[in-house]
Amino acid sequence: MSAEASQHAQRQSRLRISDVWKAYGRRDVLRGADLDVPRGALIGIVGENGTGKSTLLRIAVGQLAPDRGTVVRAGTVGYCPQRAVLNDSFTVAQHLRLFQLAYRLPDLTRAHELMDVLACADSGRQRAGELSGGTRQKLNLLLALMHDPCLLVLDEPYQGFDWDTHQRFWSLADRLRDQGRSIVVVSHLLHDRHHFDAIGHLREGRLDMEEPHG
Ligand SMILES: Nc1ncnc2c1ncn2[C@@H]1O[C@H](COP(=O)(O)OP(=O)(O)OP(=O)(O)O)[C@@H](O)[C@H]1O
Repeated sequence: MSAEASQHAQRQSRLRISDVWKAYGRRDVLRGADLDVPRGALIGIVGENGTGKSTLLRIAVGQLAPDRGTVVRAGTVGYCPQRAVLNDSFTVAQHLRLFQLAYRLPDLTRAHELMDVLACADSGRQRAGELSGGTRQKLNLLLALMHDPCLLVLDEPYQGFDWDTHQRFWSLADRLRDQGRSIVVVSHLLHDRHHFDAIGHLREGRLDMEEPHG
């Protein structure tokens, strides 16, 4: 690729991970992983348990530092971690208010729209510690999306969702991608493969990019 073409590609990219390495003690988890997430792309990350998918995503959003390599992000980021970070004694509404302040949002219009999309509009007064597993996960996802980020980094975002909510999630993801957002999703579900523009298979610390129908 020429220098000009390379610069153009970088401008179009919302997330670029280059030659990232990460070890925990003596255990090498990532060994030269590369990932490019262009604007308006929905990218899946798959791989066996313990291959380093969550580690890669935590590095992607800046929560964890790589031992080597570079991560370049453009625009606002929404990160949905694999395990929800919620305060069990706060209600759903209090979580929304807290994140509204953190994101400096003028109002909660979008959060309420997302509650409708994810079918959790009735849960506002419930404490997080009393939520069902699926509703807890809906709140986890909602908190990652309520500021309408450009780059969505979602680690198994639909764990515990019923089928209807699962389908609603994909309609939402497809719509956001069509609006130009860039989305990375860790998925274990084979039947979701057709939603992705490309799939990164994490093996031996590196990502092999595959066609979704390959
Ligand atoms: N903070 C940590 N300290 C030590 N080892 C860790 C730490 N976090 C993860 N690991 C190890 O690194 C490896 C990769 O973990 P990671 O959670 O990234 O994998 P994963 O592909 O997301 O797994 P899963 O599919 O089960 O969610 C695992 O062997 C895990 O035990």
